[in-house]
Amino acid sequence: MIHSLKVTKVLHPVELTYDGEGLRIEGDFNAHKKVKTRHACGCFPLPPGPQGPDPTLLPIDNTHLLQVFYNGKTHMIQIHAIIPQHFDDPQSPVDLYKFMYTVERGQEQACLDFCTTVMDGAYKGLVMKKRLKVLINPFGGQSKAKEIFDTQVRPIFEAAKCSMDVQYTEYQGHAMDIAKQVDLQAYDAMVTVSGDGVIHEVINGLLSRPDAHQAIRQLLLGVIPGGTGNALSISMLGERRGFDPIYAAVQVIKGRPLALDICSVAYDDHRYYSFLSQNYGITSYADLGTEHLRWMGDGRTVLGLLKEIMSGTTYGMETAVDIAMTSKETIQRHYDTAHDSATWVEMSENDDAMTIPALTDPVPEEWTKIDDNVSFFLASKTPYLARGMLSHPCALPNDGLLDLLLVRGTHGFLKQLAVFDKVEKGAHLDSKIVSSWV
Ligand SMILES: Nc1ncnc2c1ncn2[C@@H]1O[C@H](COP(=O)(O)OP(=O)(O)OP(=O)(O)O)[C@@H](O)[C@H]1O
Repeated sequence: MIHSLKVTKVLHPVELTYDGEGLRIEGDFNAHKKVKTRHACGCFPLPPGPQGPDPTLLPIDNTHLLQVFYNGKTHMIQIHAIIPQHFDDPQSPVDLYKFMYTVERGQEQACLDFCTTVMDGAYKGLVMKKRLKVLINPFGGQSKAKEIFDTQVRPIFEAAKCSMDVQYTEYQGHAMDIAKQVDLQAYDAMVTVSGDGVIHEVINGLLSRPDAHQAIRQLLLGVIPGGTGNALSISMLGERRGFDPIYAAVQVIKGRPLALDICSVAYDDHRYYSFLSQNYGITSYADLGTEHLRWMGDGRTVLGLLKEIMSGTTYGMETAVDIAMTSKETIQRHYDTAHDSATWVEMSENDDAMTIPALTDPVPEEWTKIDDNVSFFLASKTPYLARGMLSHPCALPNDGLLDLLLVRGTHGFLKQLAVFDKVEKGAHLDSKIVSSWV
């Protein structure tokens, strides 16, 4: 069913129509003006100029509509939306727009009904006006998280009328302390503007609470890229959009929750919870060895790897792994089936995590033992290790399995370099020196 509303913009008639999928604006003569600052809006009566395309040429679809409401004081309907810069590019960057139109006297109730219809469609199955606890690490990545939040993310959250409780992390481990004590009833989501380190702290903080199971299920986690690698963000949104704070902010408002398996890692007498990768060998030393180069951004990963490969170092390890799939074809099929069915896995009510024997228990007979010198052993829940490194292309977020890459021994600089050369598109799995298991 089509719903329509006739409004005006400086006496010019404008028609709004909503068909359940998107909102179309017809007759706005300067709709191309996008929001540049948090208080601006595109409502000045200027003729269309060369500033940009007219965003109203196509309907604004439900996912891009942030707020549609009637302001009784100004007698105006306001539409807050994000609009792609290039309509024909599904990966296009998006901009924030605010449209305002005058509602004629006597049309107030029709306008209120129209707003309710559009908002119901735009937020079907989602929480409107989310209450957000925002954690910003001012020193994450290239120390731009605060600026990213103030200039790109805050305007989107405000446009969607989310409430924000913003806190800056003040020391290492602060995010964990905050997550340990956060009031679960007070917020719909906890949003990190940081890298993966702060997300790790939040997850570990939530899981160390007496009400850990409830906390990790109830408090959704929103991720705004503000770190160096932002591996979780690019694994969820792709390499380009995973570094786009505006797109990530829209996901916090309009995305659907995705369940992610958490791995338990026991080390000495402490238990950690890991959500990305577990690393041993050159990939971990490449990371540790470039800690002081964080100013380089994610380029430091490549530099660290080159240094490690050139050194030709191998690392002794004794491991036992319970392998579910060894054949590359089976692993690919497992991924394709999950990807094609694309059903959203609701978080299971069943809390039984998969358990493995304690380190002191005997290793089960059917497990595979690795007692060798390796170049690297890299298990992951997420497909991307970093931008340009699709290390585990078949990793799935909630299949209860870890994807593993293993290179035994060392194979010379050129052969190992060839593996890393192919990792950008995930083609390294075809290399003879790489074992990939699930
Ligand atoms: N105020 C602070 N002073 C010093 N360290 C901090 C502060 N706030 C947070 N940290 C620490 O900074 C570390 C790195 O943070 P973060 O994850 O945001 O960035 P990153 O490591 O550059 O990103 P990525 O993991 O994507 O490479 C975290 O382990 C966190 O404990």
